[in-house]
Amino acid sequence: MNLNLNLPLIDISPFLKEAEMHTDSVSNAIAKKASAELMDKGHGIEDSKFKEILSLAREFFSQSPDEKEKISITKGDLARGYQRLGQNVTQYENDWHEGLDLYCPINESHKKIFKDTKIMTGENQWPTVKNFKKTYESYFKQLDILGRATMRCMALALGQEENFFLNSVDNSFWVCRVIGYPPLTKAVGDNVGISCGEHTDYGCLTFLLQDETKDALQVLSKSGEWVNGNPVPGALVVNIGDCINIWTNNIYKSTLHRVIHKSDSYRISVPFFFEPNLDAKIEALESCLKETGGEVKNKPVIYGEHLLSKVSKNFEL
Ligand SMILES: O=C(O)CCC(=O)C(=O)O
Ligand SMILES: [Fe+2]
Repeated sequence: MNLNLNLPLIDISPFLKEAEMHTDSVSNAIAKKASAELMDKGHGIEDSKFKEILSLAREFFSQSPDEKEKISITKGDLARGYQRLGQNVTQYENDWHEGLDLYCPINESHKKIFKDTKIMTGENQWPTVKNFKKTYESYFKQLDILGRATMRCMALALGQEENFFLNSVDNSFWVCRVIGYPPLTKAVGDNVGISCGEHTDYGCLTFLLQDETKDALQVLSKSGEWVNGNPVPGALVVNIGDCINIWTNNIYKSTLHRVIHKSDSYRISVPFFFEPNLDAKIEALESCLKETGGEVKNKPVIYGEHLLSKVSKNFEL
C-alpha cells in the first residue's frame, strides 16, 4: 500500500471575511468534490501557531508517566484528560497511542442534555506545561470560527442559503484530541490493534493538524483502497463526520480513516472536531432526500445522544 491521496486544496479565506461579499468558488469546489476529504489552506492560522501547538503537545507527552497520570480521565469526568498508551479503544481493540482530550467547556444548555451522565460534564484537565492552556484555548477559538465558516460554505454547496446550518452549530460542542503515537512494532502486546483503528468521526468536520510524519494516516478512497493522507505544510486535513453524512443522505460520505504508524518517529497529531450543538437534531435534508431518490439512508440522531453513545465505548478505565 503506497498510494497517496491527492486531496483537493480548498482556500476558505473568502468565508472568513463575513462582512465582505465573497465569490461562490469555494462552495463550488466543495460541491464538486462531494465526498470525504479536503485540505484547507487560507484558514488564517499562522504556521507558527501550528508549530507551537505541535511542540507543546510533544513537551507534554515527554513528561513522566506519573506526571501525565495526574490528569488522567479517571481523575475527572472519564472523558476529559489524559489516556495512557492503549487506553483508547476502537472497535474492541486497544489503540497504540496516548492522548489528551479537551472538550468545549460545559454550559447550562449542555448540562440539560447530559443530565443522566457524568461523562464529559466536568472541567478540562490541563497539563502544567508552560503556555499550553493559553495557546490551545486561542487555537480553539480560531478553529471554532473556521468550523462555522466551512459550514456556511457547505450550505451554499448544498444549494441552501448560507446560514442554513448556523442554528445547529452556533453552540458547537467541539472536541480536541492531542495524540502521541510511538511506533507500532510487533512487540506491543496481545490486545493491541493498530495505532488508531478504522472509524469515522462523529460530528461535522474534523480539522486535523499532523506533524511531518508521512504514511501514517490512511483514508479509504472512493474506489475502496487505503491511501495515505500525508501532511501538507500549513494545511489542515478536513474529514467529513457522521452528521454531514446524515444531513446529506450519504451525498457527502463520512471519511473512513485509520492510523498505522510504523516508522521510527514519535508522531503527534491534533484533530479538532467541529461538532453540532448537543441538542441539534440531525436528519436528512429535504433537498438531499430529493436528490437521492427519497429513501432515508440513516437514522436521525440528537447529536448529544450520538456523541455519548460513541464516547462511552471509547475507553478502558
Ligand atoms: O492521528 C490522526 O491522524 C487521526 C486521528 C483520528 O482519526 C481521531 O482521533 O479521530
Ligand atoms: Fe478520526
